[in-house]
Parts: sequence; C-alpha cells; structure tokens
Amino acid sequence: MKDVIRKLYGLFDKREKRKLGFILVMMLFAAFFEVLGIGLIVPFISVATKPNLIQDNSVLSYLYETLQFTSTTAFLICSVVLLLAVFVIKNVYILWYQHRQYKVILDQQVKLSQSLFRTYLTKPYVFHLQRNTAVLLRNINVEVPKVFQGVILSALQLIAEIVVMICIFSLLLAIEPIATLIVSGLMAACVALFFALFNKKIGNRGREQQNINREMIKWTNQGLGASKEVKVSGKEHFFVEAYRKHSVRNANNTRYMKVLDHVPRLYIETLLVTLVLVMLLVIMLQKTGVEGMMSTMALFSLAAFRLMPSINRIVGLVTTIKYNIPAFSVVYEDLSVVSGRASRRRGSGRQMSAPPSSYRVEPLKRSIELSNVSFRYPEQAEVALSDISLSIPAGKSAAIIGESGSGKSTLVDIMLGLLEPEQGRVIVDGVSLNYRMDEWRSQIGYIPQFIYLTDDTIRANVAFGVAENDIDDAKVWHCLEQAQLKSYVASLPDALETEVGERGVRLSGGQRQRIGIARALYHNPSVLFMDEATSALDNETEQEVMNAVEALKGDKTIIIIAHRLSTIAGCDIVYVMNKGKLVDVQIKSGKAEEQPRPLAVAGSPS
Ligand SMILES: Nc1ncnc2c1ncn2[C@@H]1O[C@H](COP(=O)(O)OP(=O)(O)OP(=O)(O)O)[C@@H](O)[C@H]1O
Repeated sequence: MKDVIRKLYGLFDKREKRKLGFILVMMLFAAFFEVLGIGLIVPFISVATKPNLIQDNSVLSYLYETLQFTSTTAFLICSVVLLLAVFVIKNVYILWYQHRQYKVILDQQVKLSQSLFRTYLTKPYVFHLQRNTAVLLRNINVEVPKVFQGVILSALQLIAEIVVMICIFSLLLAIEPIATLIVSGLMAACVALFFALFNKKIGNRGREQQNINREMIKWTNQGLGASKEVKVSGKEHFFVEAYRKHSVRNANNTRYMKVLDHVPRLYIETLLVTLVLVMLLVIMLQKTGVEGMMSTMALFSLAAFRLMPSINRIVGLVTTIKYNIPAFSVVYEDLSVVSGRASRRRGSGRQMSAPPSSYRVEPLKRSIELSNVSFRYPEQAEVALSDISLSIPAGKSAAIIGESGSGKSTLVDIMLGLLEPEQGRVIVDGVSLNYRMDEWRSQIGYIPQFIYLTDDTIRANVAFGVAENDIDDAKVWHCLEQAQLKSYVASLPDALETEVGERGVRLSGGQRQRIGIARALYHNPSVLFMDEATSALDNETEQEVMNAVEALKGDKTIIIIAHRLSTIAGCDIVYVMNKGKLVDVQIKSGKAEEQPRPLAVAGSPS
C-alpha cells in the first residue's frame, strides 16, 4: 500500500499536489458543514417543541438576553431564519466544492489519459506488434478513469471521512465513554471480519474485471472491424456469443461488487439490532431496573447510529480503492516502467516526433545503406533478416522482390526506422539512423499495402495529421493528380470535402490506395517507400500510377516492394530476398560503382 501511495504521489507535479491538498481541505469543510447541518436540526426541534428550554438552557437564555428578544416566537422565527441560512450556505458551498473537486480530478484524468496515449503512440513499433489494441484502448479509456475516480477521489474522500469519524467519535466519547467504546469495538470487529473475509476477493475481482473489459472491447472490435467477412461467412452468432460470455462475466462481477457494497451496513445493523433486542429481552425477563437499562440502551443506540453511516462510507471507500488498485498498477506500469525502458532505447521509440515543419528538412543527398543488418522479432527463434548489406543511391529506384515471408516488409520497416536492427546499422547520408530519426521521418513517404483512411474528408485524408486550417488545397490537388485520382475527386459533388466513411468504406479499394499514395506525397518526401502499394489496383490504373511514380525518379529515391514484375519494370536496382537473406542484386541501370563492394549476396549481379 505504501508503494502505491508513493507511486500515486509521483503522478502529480508540485502545483497539482497543492491543488489536491486544497481539495482535501475543502472536503473537510464540506464534511464539517454536513455535520453542523445535522447537528443544528436536533436542538432546533427541541426548542420548537419545548419553548421553555430557552429559559432553562444557559446558552439559549444568554443568547435570548444578549440579542434582546422580547418574545419566544421572535426567538423561534430568528432561529428558523438562521437555520435556513446555514442550510443554504452549506448547500451552495457543497455545490461549489463538488464542481472544484471534479474539475481538479478530471483535469488530471485528461492529462494522464493523454500522456498514456502519447506514450503508446511513441513506443517502438515492436511494442505495437506485441500488444493487443483492445488492451491499449481499455487502459486509456477505462483504466485511467478508474485511477482517478476509483482510487484518487476515493482516497481523498476516505481521508475526509476518517477525520469526520474521529470528530464524531471524540464527541460521543466525551458524552458517553463506555457505550461509545463498546459500540466502536463491536463495529471495528465487524469491519475487520468483513475485510478478512473479502479483502482478497475484492482485489481478485478488480483484476478479473480488467480482463473482462479487454475481452469485451476485443470482441466488439473484431466483430465490427471484420463486419464484411462476418456477414459473408454468417458468423454473426459466433461473435455475439463470444461477446455475450464476457458480458455475463461483467454483469456477475458488477453484481458481486454492488451487493458487497451493502454488506457492511446490513451486517453491522443486524448486529446492533440483535444487541438491542437481546438487551430488551434481558430487561423484560429481569423486570428490574428497567428505567436505568433503557437510558443506557438509548445511549448505545445514539452512539451506534451516529457512527454507522461514517463506518459504512469508510468500508465502501476502502472496497472501491482495493477494487480499482489493479487499474492503477497497469496504468503506472505502462506509463513509467515501459516508457522509461523505451526512452532508454535508442531511436524509434524515443520521443514523439514534432510536426515535420519544425525540422530543417534535408533531402537525401547520397544514399541509404544497410550494413550487416540482422533482425529477429521478439520471442522468435528464427531471425527474420540475416546479415543484410546494401546501398541505395539517392534519386534511384530500388525494388525488393522475393517469396512471401522472405523478409521484404521487415527490411522496409528497418529502413523506415520502425524496427531496430538486432545487429548492424542503417546509415542515411553517412549518419547512423539512430542519430537522425526525426529528420529521417520528415523525409520519407510510406505507402503500405492497406491504407488506413480516417473517417473524414478526402482533403483531411490526403493531408493526414495536418490541422484543418493549415491544409494547402492546391497541394492536395497536385498530389491527387500524381496519384491519378484528380479527375475522379473533381467529379464528386463535394470534391475534396467528400466524406470517405470509416476506414474509407465509401471508396473502392483502388481509390483508397490512390488516396494513400497522394497522402505519402503531400509532405513532398525525398524518399518514397511503397510496400505492395499498387497490388490492389487493376493493371491499367497501376500502370498510370507507376508512370506517375516513374516521373518522380531522380527527384525522389523510391523503394518498392512488389510481386508483379510489371510494377518494378522501371526500377534501377532489384534486390531479391529469400528466407531473410539478400540472395541477388540486379542493377538494371545507373552507375554500378555506387554500389558498395563486396555486397553480402549469394547470387551475382546481372
Ligand atoms: N510481428 C511479427 N512477429 C513475429 N514474426 C513475424 C512478424 N512479422 C513477420 N514475421 C515473420 O518474419 C518473416 C518475414 O516476414 P515479412 O512480412 O517481412 O515477409 P514478406 O516477404 O514481406 O512477406 P509478404 O510478401 O507475404 O508480405 C516471416 O517469417 C514472418 O512470419
């Protein structure tokens, strides 16, 4: 627990800690007001029902004399106005305090979920290959709110509640020490027994709930994400059933926790009522000293019923904190430990790239080189790339071909800086990629096999990641022209403002792909990577697109993975991959002396 408190504390900076402290003080005032409100009602009713109390009670008679009241009615009216004023002030204060409290807590929640999202986005690509998106979605959208509303807010309320309970306890102790001690002893024993019985179960349920949330997100994501395949194969029931199973577990878990919420109250109440009834029975059977016993019982009941709401709230808050602590562990691990590790790694996952405009973009001048690069995916026995050395001169076009699974995409991912070589180096213009990652990213355009279109306009999809007001429409049209899509977009009623739908469902596969090409060209990169980028296009369109790509040659360095030989017909160099090795290099045109010698190839260049 100490460790958790230390870590929680570490999430806030100095200013935020001050704000939290302020909330705690406000919370104590709110609790004080609540007690005062309830506390004033009883004496008021006593005075209203027995007006001669004003003369009998020393405080009341002093007030009556000092404030020069002439009648009991005037005193009573004044008391009513005062009581109302106290309640109005109390409730206005509580409303204001609730607003402040949620503002501080929810502002922190926004900060943490944003920082977790940033951490995930800046993690090395390997991290994303290993983690399920459902877990990341759950952590950002479900677990972070649990940390703030279930752990931090509850902890602050717990502190305030403990303080209030200590006040009530001290007051009762002063009035009736023995009854208070007996009742609190009994309650403490009940609470201890409750936690002895349920402590472990609450923690386990909290951890189980994390898995359930992950699975529910996963199955809805998978079912809705593959809606076309699901429909065609008639597998709706399979996905709904998988979701239902976890949904039922979720309902069971929620029910368990909701019922558990009531256990301490019902349990303590039963115990107290038993106590009172047993005492009544004893009194009735003994038939002696009834009056004395009755007054003792009244005191017992007073102590018990004043302390009970506080104890209930404390038990409820401790249960909530225990249930939500697993969420905190997960968020903390991903925020600090993994991101710390990632930040110690060189290269890819180091930090979030600043917008390309903030870099002095130097186009590729000399070459991209790979020197003895080997790579193995995490937890894999076999290497995916073995001892690859090559050099692609600036302004040339290079094709990477080979059988499926031979390592072409892995090789491109290494050059993109998405994967970090296990051995060897990637050198861009004579400088290791590790030292110029951000600059490199602003120089490259990447067109994958499947373009992820956002649920937005064509304009926003081409100028991907650029703020609405900063988009240059002329540039968007130019890129669409290069991608052979200009006439189609111009023919649409809304032209650039046409909404493409979720993942571009309102466009054909070829149109989606060409938007991806236009997107890659938007930032005018000096190096263009195409990973099976035209394989979804028909032969004619592909030829048109490749002609456009061909026209970029000289101006841009182009690296293409393709299966169709027609796609790579115009490439200057062809690299042939087999089982993770570079087995052949064919230099079709250009200067052979620009290739490093000897190349680590099995075959001989033709
Ligand atoms: N995330 C991953 N984790 C583990 N192994 C992987 C991962 N991605 C790829 N591999 C393995 O690495 C090897 C090379 O894969 P890669 O995707 O680079 O091949 P490829 O030549 O691009 O194939 P294709 O033409 O089918 O796209 C394959 O054996 C593949 O199973």
